[in-house]
Amino acid sequence: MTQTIAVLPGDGIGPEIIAQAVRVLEVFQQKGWDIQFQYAPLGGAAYDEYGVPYPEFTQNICRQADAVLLGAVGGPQYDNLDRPLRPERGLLAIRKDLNLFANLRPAILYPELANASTLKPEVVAGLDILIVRELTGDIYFAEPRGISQLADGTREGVNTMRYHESEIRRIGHIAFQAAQKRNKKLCSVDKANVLETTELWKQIMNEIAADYPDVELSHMYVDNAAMQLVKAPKQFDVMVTGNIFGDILSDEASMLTGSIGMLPSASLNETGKGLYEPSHGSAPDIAGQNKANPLATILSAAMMLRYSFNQDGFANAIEQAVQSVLKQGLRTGDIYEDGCQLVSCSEMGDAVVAALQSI
Ligand SMILES: NC(=O)c1ccc[n+]([C@@H]2O[C@H](COP(=O)([O-])OP(=O)(O)OC[C@H]3O[C@@H](n4cnc5c(N)ncnc54)[C@H](O)[C@@H]3O)[C@@H](O)[C@H]2O)c1
Ligand SMILES: CC(C)[C@H](C(=O)O)[C@@H](O)C(=O)O
Ligand SMILES: [Mg+2]
Repeated sequence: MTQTIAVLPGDGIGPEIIAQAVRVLEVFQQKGWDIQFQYAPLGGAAYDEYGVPYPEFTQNICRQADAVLLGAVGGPQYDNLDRPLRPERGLLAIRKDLNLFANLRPAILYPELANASTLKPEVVAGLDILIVRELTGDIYFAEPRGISQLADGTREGVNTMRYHESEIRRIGHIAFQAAQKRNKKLCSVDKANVLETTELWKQIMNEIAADYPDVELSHMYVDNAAMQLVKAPKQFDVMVTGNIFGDILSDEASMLTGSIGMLPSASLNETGKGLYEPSHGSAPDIAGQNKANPLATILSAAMMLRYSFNQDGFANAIEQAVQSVLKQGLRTGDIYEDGCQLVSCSEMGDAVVAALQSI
């Protein structure tokens, strides 16, 4: 039976990087994988076409698809819209709609990029961290939220940090199971010294630990974790944390791998359905210039093959192809170093496709 991938290019560099990831997936289609692509707008592109950032058209396509591939959303031209109409709300809405509570962000250093990392090569050599970020709760979603006018004429902004224990428990199990398949070390990141939501987080992680005696659980405050990530990142195997802390720590971790343009992600629900997107944004500063690094999106497509389609062989082939183009010395601007060949977004796509065809 034909399987379907919903493709949401989004805004800014989104269409440029998505085009390269789709070309990579088409290599498997040409080899006989029965897959079709259905395009739909999300974010600013959807607002332009439908007046809302997650229109029904897109909802229907994404709900029916076997997996969703997303570029990025947002851009300065949308920053003055009413908040519910902004592109980023479209992203939050699709995550909630598809119940994508488990966000996996692997920060892996390709040895070829050791000098592109912001840390010394000896501190990052062999780096392989998995950040498990809770994605449908926390201060991102809880009510009340808003900016209100007070009786004295001044304004107040409100967001609410809230976690129900069931939300913590389900992401905790995902993280422990991921750690079981890796090096059996899980660090839960919280701010339990100040925030009650994360005190509960810590309690639940300790409770779940009893089900995973083979995994060593540790706890770390988020401020220390941010520091430890740039001091000695290889102490971490799997990190599990809430929505807002995970957002920030994953951007930080990306630089250890050379660039935010290298960090893929998978956002999963309980059925294995997933949305796959690079961790970075729409990069308005380089949009439309064919300069963006498409590798995070291509590696997100590899995660899609692994998690939504059980095609580990295809996924491994993409990762090998990425490594081979890096070995050839090809670099987009964000990972460029002396002695390498500067390539555009589409040239990087060409090279990955060519490498894949020869595997
Ligand atoms: N998942 C998403 O769709 C997502 C994620 C983050 C930010 N955003 C949105 O994107 C817009 C821009 O946000 P921002 O500037 O804070 O973050 P950003 O990640 O878009 O860009 C930050 C910096 O990283 C660079 N960069 C990002 N991706 C790159 C790539 N693939 N190749 C080379 N360089 C890359 C950009 O040029 C910029 O200098 C905002 O509207 C924001 O809300 C969307
Ligand atoms: C654009 C924004 C809503 C989003 C987030 O904060 O989750 C982004 O930063 C990300 O990391 O995917
Ligand atoms: Mg982010």
